[in-house]
Amino acid sequence: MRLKTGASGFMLKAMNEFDYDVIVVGGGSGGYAAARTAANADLRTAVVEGGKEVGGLCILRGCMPTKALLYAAEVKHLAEHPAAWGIQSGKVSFDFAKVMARKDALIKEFADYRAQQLSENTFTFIRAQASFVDAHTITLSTGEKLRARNFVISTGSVVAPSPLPFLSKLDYLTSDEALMLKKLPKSLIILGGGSVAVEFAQFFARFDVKVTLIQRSPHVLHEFDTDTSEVLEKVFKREGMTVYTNTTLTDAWQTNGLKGVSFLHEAKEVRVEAEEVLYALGRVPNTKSLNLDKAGVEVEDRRIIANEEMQTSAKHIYAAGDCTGPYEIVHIAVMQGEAAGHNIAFPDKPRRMDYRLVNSVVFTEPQVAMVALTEKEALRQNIPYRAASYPFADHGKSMIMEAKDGFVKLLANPETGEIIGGCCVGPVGGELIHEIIAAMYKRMTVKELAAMPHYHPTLAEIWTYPAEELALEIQPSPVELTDRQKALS
Ligand SMILES: Cc1cc2nc3c(=O)[nH]c(=O)nc-3n(C[C@H](O)[C@H](O)[C@H](O)COP(=O)(O)OP(=O)(O)OC[C@H]3O[C@@H](n4cnc5c(N)ncnc54)[C@H](O)[C@@H]3O)c2cc1C
Ligand SMILES: NC(=O)c1ccc[n+]([C@@H]2O[C@H](COP(=O)([O-])OP(=O)(O)OC[C@H]3O[C@@H](n4cnc5c(N)ncnc54)[C@H](O)[C@@H]3O)[C@@H](O)[C@H]2O)c1
Repeated sequence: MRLKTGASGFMLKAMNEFDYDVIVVGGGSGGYAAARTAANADLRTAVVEGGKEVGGLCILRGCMPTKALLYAAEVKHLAEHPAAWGIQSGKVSFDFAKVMARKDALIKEFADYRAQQLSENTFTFIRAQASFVDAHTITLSTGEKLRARNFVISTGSVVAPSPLPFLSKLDYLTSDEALMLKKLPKSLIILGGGSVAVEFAQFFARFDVKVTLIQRSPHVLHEFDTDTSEVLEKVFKREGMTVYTNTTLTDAWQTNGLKGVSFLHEAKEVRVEAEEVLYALGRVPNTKSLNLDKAGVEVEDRRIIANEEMQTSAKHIYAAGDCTGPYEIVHIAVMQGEAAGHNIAFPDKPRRMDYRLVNSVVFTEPQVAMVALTEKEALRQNIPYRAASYPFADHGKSMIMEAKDGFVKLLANPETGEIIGGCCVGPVGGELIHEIIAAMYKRMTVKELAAMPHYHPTLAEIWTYPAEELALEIQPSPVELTDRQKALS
């Protein structure tokens, strides 16, 4: 049998001391990325996965099942509203069991593929819960102990414990249970106004559930600009949902088969009841049972503190994904996992995480998407900017599609014209934002974006309008232009 020696010249003596070069704790998106990267660098790698099912949050109970259901809701909604195109439809009926079965079949396919990737012999795949005994040793729920030179912790997140004690009077659903319902409730209260809340709200409302959404902040999706959140709130209300924002929850109860909450809203107490309540008040890092203190890994509010190389306070232990943050977004978990795996293998050529292009997509209809700076964040950080927007209601292709809600917005450096942020709330906003991610990746200016060819009639060409507007407003001085040209040459 060939023994792998590891790219960093790991010697036979050390191999006896450690079972593996790297043990990755958690086989979700971040953990798999870390293990694949470490194993590809010839490090003896093991993944320890403690879940009942293999696949991680994104595949099993996050991105993929929610998007499968939201797409079904979109198809139903279109079938029910064809009149604008001169098409009539009768009553549209549906089979909820089939909607859920399609989602389950897709998830099984994705999870089976991930299980196959994890068992492909490039690394050892172990099914057990792990916790630390000391800085180089973990104990497994099977009773075994394993030692490694390095670790990557990628144990994900769990639904946040309720910050409000009275909510324990409710048997509420979390996103996990909402994805496994056998039957639709007639009515649903959704607590929260983040991504989980709004995505489920539209799914259930479009499947004829009477939805009441209760958000603490002045608007849903509070990390987006107010103009963006307002578009979604307007659409939600038009589709029959009741949306309360700026609220303070005060009590909860469960009587006669109904679940209720009361809250303060506009200085009055409001009471609402429904068949079910969906709790969507956030998630917290899943680190509680890891005994991280025994490994010397520092945490802050359960979140593993890691530097930009994904290295924790214990220098040989790295972290990736939701357990460390600062974002709970799957492509970031993957990038962090890759950085952790790379940095263990090649400590002299470290890869650093760069969140300049942080982006986020919410898969409602209209989709809500952003990259880098919002106006809110620019103002908070005192970053000078110029912004311009253009509405989908005045754009050829979206008018053809009757997709007239929302707008695109660009933020630019007021002196150089470099694009520093983008937002799209509108049809396929999650796809459209990628043009701005690409432009920002290459540090393009609004002038360059406006000059780029765009096919007509497409949704994408809508970006040229705010780009042109900003390009006219921002005229870099000749000196700045020369400098830029020098830098490019
Ligand atoms: C409803 C919902 C929808 C979402 N939709 C999106 C979306 O559309 N787009 C997006 O980018 N993000 C979305 N997210 C967020 C995204 O799913 C997460 O950011 C991402 O999956 C986190 O990956 P991870 O590898 O950090 O954690 P996970 O995928 O959760 O992996 C952690 C793994 O560690 C294992 N584990 C935990 N503790 C131990 C232990 N002690 N020993 C061994 N194994 C352990 C777990 O079993 C799990 O498999 C959504 C989240 C939710 C809840
Ligand atoms: N499309 C996506 O990328 C997607 C989809 C779903 C989830 N996610 C990820 O999953 C994570 C969890 O999502 P989430 O929506 O559960 O959490 P979140 O933290 O994004 O949102 C929680 C919301 O609840 C509100 N809230 C908190 N306490 C409240 C109270 N007492 N009363 C009323 N409202 C209150 C907050 O203002 C916030 O808007 C997020 O970080 C997100 O990145 C991503």
